[in-house]
Amino acid sequence: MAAFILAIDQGTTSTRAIVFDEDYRVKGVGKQEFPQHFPDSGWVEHEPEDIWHTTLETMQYALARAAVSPQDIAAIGITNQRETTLIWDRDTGKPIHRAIVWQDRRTSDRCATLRADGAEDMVREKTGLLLDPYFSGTKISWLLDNIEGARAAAEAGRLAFGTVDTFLLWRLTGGRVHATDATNASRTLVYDIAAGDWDDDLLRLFGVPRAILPDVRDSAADFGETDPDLFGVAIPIRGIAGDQHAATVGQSCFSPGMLKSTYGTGCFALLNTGDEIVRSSNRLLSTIAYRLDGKMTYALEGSIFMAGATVQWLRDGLRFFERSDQAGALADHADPNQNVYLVPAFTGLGAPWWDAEARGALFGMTRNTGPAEIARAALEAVCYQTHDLLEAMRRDWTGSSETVLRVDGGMVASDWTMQRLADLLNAPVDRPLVLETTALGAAWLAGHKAGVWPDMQGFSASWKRNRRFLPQMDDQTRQRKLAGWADAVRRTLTT
Ligand SMILES: Nc1ncnc2c1ncn2[C@@H]1O[C@H](COP(=O)(O)OP(=O)(O)O)[C@@H](O)[C@H]1O
Ligand SMILES: O=P(O)(O)OC[C@H](O)CO
Repeated sequence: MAAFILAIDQGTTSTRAIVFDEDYRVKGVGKQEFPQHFPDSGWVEHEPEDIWHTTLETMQYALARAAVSPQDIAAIGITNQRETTLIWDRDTGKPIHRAIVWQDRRTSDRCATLRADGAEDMVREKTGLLLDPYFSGTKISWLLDNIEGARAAAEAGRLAFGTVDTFLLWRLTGGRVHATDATNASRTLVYDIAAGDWDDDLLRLFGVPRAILPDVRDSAADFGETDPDLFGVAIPIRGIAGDQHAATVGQSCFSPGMLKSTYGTGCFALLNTGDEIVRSSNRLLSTIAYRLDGKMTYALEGSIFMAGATVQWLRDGLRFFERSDQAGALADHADPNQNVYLVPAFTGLGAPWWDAEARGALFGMTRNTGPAEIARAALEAVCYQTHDLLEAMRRDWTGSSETVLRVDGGMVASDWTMQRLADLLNAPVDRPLVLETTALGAAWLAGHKAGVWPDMQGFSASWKRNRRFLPQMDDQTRQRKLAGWADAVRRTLTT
């Protein structure tokens, strides 16, 4: 009987496919990293064919590892790096350009012009987002304005736009389905999160023709079937959600006040705010947590651009160690008397600062400063930034909230970082047993829709903790460190 679920997790630095059994156990994993392209300062691109072939290969690998045949997959769930923008030809399926990645800052001048023209209030009101190059809106117009003939072809209905989920869905269904889910749509800057529809004023503002947009569905919905030529059978695709939204689901943050923070390339904290769109006074984002049975659940989001990516920089740029899992041990050797701070604004600063022009800075170095102190500063920066996000959330959210933070993502494998996080937040941090929470969330959306997995309550009951990190730092040290961080950020900001 077909009882396995396959989740595709197409992330910023790697593509993963995971086969889960009926009891949410991981039966097989395929993972492939792929190249990042930096064609200009602040530009970040992905080759669409890398996204596609790593997806197919990791799916095949995961099936082989699980010893499961494609006909035993009841449904596929897709989760993806968000905002990353692709446009392709509907006839050939060929992208008109590389994917412009969420970290890409090329449209920062365009955003500044729109802000100067007074467009931000309308954008905030309708989308819950800010006028920042992070989101898809200005990336779409950049592609239409910079690729010869693209705008005319788009207006004539010959081109299709999609975030990564939509591109993969198009390819997996053999070009039959052009759709996305509400969470991915909510990151485009052209989707009204209250009305639950693409918005004509926003489309006009960003110069996006309606003809290129996908159909928007629930996060657990019928997204068609895979082309039988790919796996020999047509496999139903029944779930789609942006990766941070899928992690919220995978962490069972289904009640208002529940909070998760995911540490992958970047770090993203989402607080479930139920059916209420909470408008932040602290420059957090309002977003759609998930849409099920036509009903929207919203979230407040804090987005940090560099988390695990800072560890990669220590590894590949500074060559401090060979493997990411050596970062914690190096940081542990740092001299406790040195107060070194790294503000990792390599691609600007995200929430709550939103300074696209800021660049990374190190403060407090002496002649004794070495790799250990810099590694500690890098890992602590992720913790300080989480602290800033949660403080902003506390100010925005008046409802009751959990005092425990649920964490996931590649970086939470670091015990050192999780302990420091609990210390600097002065709150417990829970690491779940299944660290592939993002994939699990996408799998639940698909598995539930396919009737194989239980409802929310049943799924929540299965959430298990691997370890709770309790704060151990004394108050005076914590306050001194937080003040030093606040000072370092102040000196880095450009506005
Ligand atoms: N033990 C570890 N300590 C610190 N960072 C780690 C560790 N293991 C992985 N990472 C970091 O986590 C990131 C990978 O997390 P992942 O969730 O796979 O990211 P993404 O989905 O964004 O590609 C990498 O940037 C890596 O440097
Ligand atoms: O690839 P990740 O896991 O760092 O996630 C990227 C985010 O979705 C960008 O908004």
